[in-house]
Amino acid sequence: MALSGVRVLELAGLAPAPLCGMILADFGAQVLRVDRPSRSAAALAHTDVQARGKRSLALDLKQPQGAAVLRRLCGQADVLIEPFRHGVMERLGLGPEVLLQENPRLIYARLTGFGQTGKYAKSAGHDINYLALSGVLSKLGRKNENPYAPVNLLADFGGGGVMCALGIVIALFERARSGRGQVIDASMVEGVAYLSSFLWKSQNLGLWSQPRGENLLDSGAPFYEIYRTSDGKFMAVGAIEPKFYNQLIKGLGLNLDELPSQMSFSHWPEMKKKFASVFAQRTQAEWCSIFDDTDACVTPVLSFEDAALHQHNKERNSFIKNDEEEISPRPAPVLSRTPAVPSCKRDPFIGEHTEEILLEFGFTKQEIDKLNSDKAIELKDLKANL
Ligand SMILES: C[C@H](CCC[C@@H](C)[C@H]1CC[C@H]2[C@@H]3[C@H](O)C[C@@H]4C[C@H](O)CC[C@]4(C)[C@H]3C[C@H](O)[C@]12C)C(=O)SCCNC(=O)CCNC(=O)[C@H](O)C(C)(C)COP(=O)(O)OP(=O)(O)OC[C@H]1O[C@@H](n2cnc3c(N)ncnc32)[C@H](O)[C@@H]1OP(=O)(O)O
Repeated sequence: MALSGVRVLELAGLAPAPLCGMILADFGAQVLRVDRPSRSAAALAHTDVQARGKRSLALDLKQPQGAAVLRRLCGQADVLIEPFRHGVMERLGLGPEVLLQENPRLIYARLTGFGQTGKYAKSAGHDINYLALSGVLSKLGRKNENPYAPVNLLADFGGGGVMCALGIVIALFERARSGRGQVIDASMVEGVAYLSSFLWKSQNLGLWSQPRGENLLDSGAPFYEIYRTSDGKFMAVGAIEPKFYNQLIKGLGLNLDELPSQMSFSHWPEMKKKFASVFAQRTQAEWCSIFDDTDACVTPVLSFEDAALHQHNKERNSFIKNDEEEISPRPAPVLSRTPAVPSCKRDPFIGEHTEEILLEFGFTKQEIDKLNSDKAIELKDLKANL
């Protein structure tokens, strides 16, 4: 796989860093998640659902011995992903100046909401806050409604986890030339703002001249909208270009000559009502049979269950099943020679691999026993807990 041989230490975090680590693991990196010891059976009930292909090491970084273990691991690692607010790693004596001095090849990825500097660098926040500060949230939502945050997809995952993974891969690529690591300041505010470059850079095209929810791509246009079908399901319509719009009109059984022109803004609300009443007359399956195999850009809005079963997605194996029959999306994109090979195994329990990882990194059995008796690490006896 493309990233095989790359050793990644991922300090356990909430949502973006786990995705970042999972992407690297899917594409072949050896990802070791550093968890906080919990000293209870509840540790087995982990909440990281993006742990595919990772192993877990439970290490108390608040103890000097625990922090020293991480320093030693970083000495042999390629990448460290840390998901804490600015200042946390420094307080632990694990800031980039320390770790990069010990291993100048280390790529030290800092995945935060607000970045390492600036007024909010030390503030708590979540996806919705980062999205808001990036300016993007102000663009999302329907006419006359408050802005709408579309789950925590945009900042946490698009601007956070994915952007950080991209930064790491770029830094690895550069390191192959220079031999040197570097610090990645991956702020989700900036990541999601960057992701929205099209929105920023198209401001003067007239695409966004109307208030929120009244523009071409933000649910203002009748031909870029979601419509309810007679069985309570939905169809997504994205017929922007006139040649595709014509096919939409034909499929709806309407006559182009009797309608206002596609780009007549003032007619859009009325046209939406017309389209809505037509879509409401047939079931989703009926609309699919009309629009499948056309270029009308009309597709069903599928539930997760239906998405996994849809013919197109099945033909491409777009969803996979692990050993526990859990279905999830296949890693994307698909590389022709070195595609991702996602692990089929269940996610690791916290501390499940503490001992084997430490042994791999050259710790002796005696050192491990001492760390364990000092409670700087946690060794999980699975048999005792299951
Ligand atoms: C919208 C999303 C978040 C969605 C996540 C939800 C899905 C989950 C959130 C809560 C979960 C529920 C909850 O846990 C309760 C149940 C638990 C049960 O087991 C399962 C069900 C639950 C209901 C559970 C269900 C779900 O999992 C949840 C609902 C996001 O936006 S995520 C993005 C968040 N932002 C960032 O990641 C940006 C960077 N990070 C930060 O800004 C902060 O970390 C953050 C997120 C604001 C949290 O701040 P916090 O004060 O908690 O942490 P930090 O300031 O970063 O400091 C970390 C401290 O921890 C110490 N530490 C870390 N590792 C170790 C270690 N190995 N050993 C020892 N100590 C460690 C570190 O030293 C820091 O200590 P200090 O503060 O003393 O310096």
